[in-house]
Amino acid sequence: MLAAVQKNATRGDPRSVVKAIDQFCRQKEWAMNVGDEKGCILDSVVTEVNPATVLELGTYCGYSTVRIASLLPSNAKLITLEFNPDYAAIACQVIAWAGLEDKVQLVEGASGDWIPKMKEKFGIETFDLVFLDHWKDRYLPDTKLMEECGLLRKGSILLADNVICPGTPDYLEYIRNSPRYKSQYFKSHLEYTKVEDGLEKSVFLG
Ligand SMILES: O=C(NC/C=C/[C@H]1O[C@@H](n2cnc3cncnc32)[C@H](O)[C@@H]1O)c1cc([N+](=O)[O-])cc(O)c1O
Ligand SMILES: [Mg+2]
Repeated sequence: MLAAVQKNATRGDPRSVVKAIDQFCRQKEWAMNVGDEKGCILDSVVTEVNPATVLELGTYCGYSTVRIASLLPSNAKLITLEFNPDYAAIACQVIAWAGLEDKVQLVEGASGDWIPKMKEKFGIETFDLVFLDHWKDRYLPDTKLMEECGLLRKGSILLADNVICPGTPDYLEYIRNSPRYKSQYFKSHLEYTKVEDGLEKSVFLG
């Protein structure tokens, strides 16, 4: 995938990096990027929220990191957590190829360890937008952890990938029934396939 980016994408052009990855995953080898169809929904939410602070859980190869960071205002900050060192190394190069290293802080480590350190380590008070795309059984515990650590403010947006496939039943049940969130489901398809999947957008009500 990285070779495809370096071969087919233009340095400093995030859209060409996104296109190169999507082409590679359609033609050569499927990979669990949010993909082009759900990626458009992600783009519209990022544009609508226009966040100053973004947290991404699960960088993987940096595809959604590049999509999000390319839409952020100049002073905005995107922190992305990835605990697999191999994926982190690839993502770092993908983000650099897109020329977005100044907007992105890639942190190698586990969300459960790093969420409690966001204030002290990065001077982050609250996140305007959180993109959840890591292990599906971590969505709920990490959401509760972000609540406990005071990282969400009235109006913070959680956007969760894969709420249908592979599915995040405990997270969906919690977020859709909690009086502290207002949720909306964006129906789409699993990346590069015709299988149904979707994104759940939830506003924290405080
Ligand atoms: O399983 C999926 N995603 C899990 C993604 C996991 C990524 O997040 C990291 N991670 C996990 N917990 C972490 C905690 N802290 C930091 N990084 C973490 C993992 O090292 C990996 O890079 C998935 C699967 C399908 N699928 O069709 O099967 C489709 C998708 O869109 C998916 O996102
Ligand atoms: Mg996903």
